[in-house]
Amino acid sequence: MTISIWRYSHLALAVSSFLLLALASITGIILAVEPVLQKTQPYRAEGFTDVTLAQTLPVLKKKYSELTELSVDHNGFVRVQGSDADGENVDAYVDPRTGNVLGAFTKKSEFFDWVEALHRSLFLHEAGRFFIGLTAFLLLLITVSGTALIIQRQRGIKRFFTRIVRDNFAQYWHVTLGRLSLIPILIIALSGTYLSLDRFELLGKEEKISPKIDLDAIKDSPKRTIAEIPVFQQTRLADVQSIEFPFADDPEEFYVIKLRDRELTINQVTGEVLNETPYPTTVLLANLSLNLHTGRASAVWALILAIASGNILFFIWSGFAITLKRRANRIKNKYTASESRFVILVGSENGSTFRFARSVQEQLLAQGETVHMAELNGYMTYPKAEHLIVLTATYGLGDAPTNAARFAALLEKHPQRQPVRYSVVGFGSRAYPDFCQFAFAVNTMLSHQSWAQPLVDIHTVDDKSPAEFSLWAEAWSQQADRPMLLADELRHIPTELDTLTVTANTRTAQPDGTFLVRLRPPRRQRVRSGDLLAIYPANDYRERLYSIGVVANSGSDDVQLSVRLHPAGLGSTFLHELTPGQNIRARIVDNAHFHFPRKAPGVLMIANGTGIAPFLGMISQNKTNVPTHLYCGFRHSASFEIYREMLETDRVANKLTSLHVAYSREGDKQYVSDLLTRDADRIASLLQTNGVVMICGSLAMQKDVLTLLETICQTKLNQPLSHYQSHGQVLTDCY
Ligand SMILES: Cc1cc2nc3c(=O)[nH]c(=O)nc-3n(C[C@H](O)[C@H](O)[C@H](O)COP(=O)(O)O)c2cc1C
Repeated sequence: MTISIWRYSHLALAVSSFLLLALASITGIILAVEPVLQKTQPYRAEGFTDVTLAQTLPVLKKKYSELTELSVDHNGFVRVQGSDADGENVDAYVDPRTGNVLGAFTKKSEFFDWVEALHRSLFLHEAGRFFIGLTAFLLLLITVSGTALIIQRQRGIKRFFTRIVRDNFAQYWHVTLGRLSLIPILIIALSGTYLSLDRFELLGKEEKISPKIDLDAIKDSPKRTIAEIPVFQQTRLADVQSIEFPFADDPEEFYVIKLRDRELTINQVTGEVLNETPYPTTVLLANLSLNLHTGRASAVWALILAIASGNILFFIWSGFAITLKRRANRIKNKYTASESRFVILVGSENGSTFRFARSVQEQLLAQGETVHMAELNGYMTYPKAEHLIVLTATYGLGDAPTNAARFAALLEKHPQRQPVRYSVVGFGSRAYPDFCQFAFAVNTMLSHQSWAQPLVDIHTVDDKSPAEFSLWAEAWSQQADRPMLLADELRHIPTELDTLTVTANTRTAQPDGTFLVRLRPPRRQRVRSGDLLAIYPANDYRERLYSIGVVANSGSDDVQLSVRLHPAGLGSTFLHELTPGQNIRARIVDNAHFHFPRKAPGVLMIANGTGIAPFLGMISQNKTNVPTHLYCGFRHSASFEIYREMLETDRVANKLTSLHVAYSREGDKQYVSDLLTRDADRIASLLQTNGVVMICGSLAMQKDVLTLLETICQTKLNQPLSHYQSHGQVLTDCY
């Protein structure tokens, strides 16, 4: 609940300010260049910070016949206005120790003036200043709500800087850069807001400093030279903003010295301090805000401000990208859970089951019914529900998809108070031994609830088959006595596919029929080893997923699949027939949980058969030589031949630290788990030192390996395996 309040505030604030924020950021970046350019000018004299007024003023007085004003800017450039020994007007930067001119005073360039006016007021005077001030304040609120979101996401302030789980590019960098630029952006927003409040005098009216001096009490003795005046001896030029010189030698004409924190009036004859007025806090804060907001006092800070402003532009883009992605995947409901007669619950890992659920929802809505759709993990009490329709996939070894894992517990916790008729449709694949097992489990659980009455028997859908789904639709429609047709879109392949070009296909007749296919994705497509390639071999609804290894090929990154040819296999026969130059339409599925870890002291990869595919890519891209060990199992040594050369090259290049291969039908007849048992100590010490274990291959192998890892963790590390799984140290992608 709270997360959505922060998220909505963050989004609402961003939406309401993004145009002005983008404009302020772009102009801010340009303006940050100015102080950096200024600092490169040769007008700052050496040893400037050590010079006192008692040292510099006599020199300047001697060099110039008349001095009206001296000022020191934020770059430490000393500017003198007056006339020289020949009576010529002078307005120049000088060396305070010698009085020599270092260069003529130059005004700020017209371009920067123009950008500054746009940045401050949009050329709209007071109205523009108000909007810019408001934008700074909104940026402050965006920063606060963003910080709250990061704290919630990381589960606590203490974990603020811990590793970020990577979902996708926009989300990952939004949070990572958000954390890094938090302080500079907070300072930009705070100082900008302060300057606006000050400008509109909302913090109190600024009193003009007018020193009160008793002219009758002014003394003309004892006479002191400038060098003898104590206040001049104690004041460093670096602390001065400006000095107004007396017009004449009369003791009633004074020096007016503006320091960084106060103003002094000084008797020019005696050196007595006639008045000292500290600036009000508002003026000091306004000055500090200006320094912080513009970076005028430090080139390094100006550069940080420019980078932070660039980050704001990135946040605008990535924030919208995240929102659009979230909305695309979002379940859209017209009716709430508590007011709906029909409730549809979905269990899905890769999203295809949602397409079926949406078509059911749309038809019921079109019939004027109140319908609510949710994930199985969102199960609760539905006070008005009469029908419950569950559509769920099965994963792992007959397990629940991630968004359904908590359903069993929730079902016990929230019994319905009125009778509800239910129907379960299982989505699965007959290629797995536990076909639709989770759907059967859900059906059994429901049958044990006193309030639940079956409407139609459980139906299963193999491989997203529209024909099998329509069998359920017909049965349900008869029992519920209302129409339920199969939506047309379920018969076709998804839109938005990419075109990939085949660059190589080994098609070698290995004894086990394994071959390697390489495809070149479009340039703009971001793909990483461990992602999945979804192909549609029969140009219909049937989808086949393959693990991707990304390998370099003549300057480009190719997608490499390792495939085993099944004589009647839809996907493998299709891929086997591909020839270089041919194009195919496919979808790259971001499989973020199975990417090579960003920061790990070591990685241990475990594969059998074609499960080696993503690891081939990860190893070949291990440019920083993270210690990486590969354990893989095959039936025959011949099956390993197509990978041998690639892995040997990687080993020589130090991308692969060690290679261990087991053959189950030859020699010692070993399985990969035998090699792991032998190297149990290495696995234990890897896990103990935050290393990562990655497993890819058959589910049967995964089951064996996880059992073995559980024993290693319990006996050698005194921790359950789940401890390392929950810390992202054991990653699996098996099929
Ligand atoms: C890694 C993996 C494991 C799977 N395990 C099973 C399984 O044990 N039993 C089954 O019937 N289907 C299994 N399937 C097939 C999916 O349940 C099926 O493709 C489903 O339509 C996917 O739906 P979704 O896209 O909504 O997640 C598995 C699929 C994958 C990729």
